[in-house]
Amino acid sequence: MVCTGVLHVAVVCSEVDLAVTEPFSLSQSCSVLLNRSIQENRELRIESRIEEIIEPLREKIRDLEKSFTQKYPPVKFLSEKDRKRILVTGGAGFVGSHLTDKLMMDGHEVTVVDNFFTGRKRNVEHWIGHENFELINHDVVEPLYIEVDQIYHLASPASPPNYMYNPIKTLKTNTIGTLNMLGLAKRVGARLLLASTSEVYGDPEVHPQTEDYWGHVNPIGPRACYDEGKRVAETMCYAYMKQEGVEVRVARIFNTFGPRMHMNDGRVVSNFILQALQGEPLTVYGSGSQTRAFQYVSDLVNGLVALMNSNVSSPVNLGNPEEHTILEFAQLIKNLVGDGSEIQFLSEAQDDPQKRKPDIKKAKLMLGWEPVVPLEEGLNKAIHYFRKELEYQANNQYIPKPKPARIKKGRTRHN
Ligand SMILES: O=C(O)[C@H]1O[C@H](OP(=O)(O)OP(=O)(O)OC[C@H]2O[C@@H](n3ccc(=O)[nH]c3=O)[C@H](O)[C@@H]2O)[C@H](O)[C@@H](O)[C@@H]1O
Repeated sequence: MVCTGVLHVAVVCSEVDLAVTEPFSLSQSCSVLLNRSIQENRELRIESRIEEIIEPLREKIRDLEKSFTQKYPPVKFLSEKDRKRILVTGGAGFVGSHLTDKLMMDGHEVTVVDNFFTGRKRNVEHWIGHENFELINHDVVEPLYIEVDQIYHLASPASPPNYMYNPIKTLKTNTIGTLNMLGLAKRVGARLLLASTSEVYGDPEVHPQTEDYWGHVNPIGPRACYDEGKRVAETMCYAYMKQEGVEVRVARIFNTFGPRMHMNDGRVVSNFILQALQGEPLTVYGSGSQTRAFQYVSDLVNGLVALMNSNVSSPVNLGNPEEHTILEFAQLIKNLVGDGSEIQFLSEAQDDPQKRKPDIKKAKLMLGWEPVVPLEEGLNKAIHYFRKELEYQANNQYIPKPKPARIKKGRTRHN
């Protein structure tokens, strides 16, 4: 081995520029070259070893990249002219995330803004990394500076226990938050759609509720933070439209249900389904004779998009006019889940609207929209979702309990 090395070095030595070796002797030069040669060999071996280790990792990264691009739901291609930059505030929430799905699948660029008070990253995680999608952790109470063509302004807690939990925050979100989004719409020339609510009609004296009814709201009751917050948000929209020429759309959304409602949402559909699935009593507040009409979330999402892209700037009701008492509703869910849960009557919630049902003539006529998902079909989808969620939560050692619509005593957190 040594001999071969020396021979090799000798050959190399004979080719060495004498200027380099001076003033060393030939044997000194050869030993330097021998060391260099050994070092080069070692480096070569290390490099090829590293290559051996890295290649399978590169292979894995290529596979992962492939699986990442395959995991997204199919997205339509839209030309530059048709593709819009769309902001969805509250886009990680129940309705917002379904709306985001539709807009993404239609081929638009969607920016979701959420403060994750009631929204969850899980609701939109299937889009994270997609080139048309962006998720920003931001509270609309702070100004936002981005470039967009359309704004769906959904950000606000929407279930009574949630909005009553922190009424000041609910008011700030619906007032300051809406002002900020209207300011953004004005600056960048975007059209804004406000997610308003049937709660602007309060405990209605007109039935079913038409858009020209002014409502019956208690301005100092426990629901006022939300009802009055949304009423003033509508007022702001029309002030910006008249004074600044901002294009606005106002959707008055009636009771909506479906997958991705929060397990602790506290609204009647999630409460009853969770209770039935866990064999617990279904909690009916009051006598259960109060009525509601429930629409499935995909119907609502189609209505929101139709309204945004219409030329209707006055408020439009979006809801399913099929009306039921809450007691009928409890019985229906009990039957669909197929469990022996009892019905438990609890005290009535304060200022609870006694009847509610949308008049949707305007939406039918001006948007060509009406709900198409039958109640039972929608409920079965929601039941399936909550069943899966319970399994998921059980695997994570956490069984959520439905939250009662009670106001917290004492001071609440103010943001
Ligand atoms: O979707 C709407 O139009 C509005 O309805 C809701 O308000 P509410 O209709 O009172 O919604 P729920 O909390 O689901 O209550 C519906 C009815 O079921 C009753 N309920 C609720 C929960 C429960 O466990 N048991 C029960 O009997 C309530 O007292 C109420 O009469 C929310 O205020 C808003 O998010 C929304 O804008």
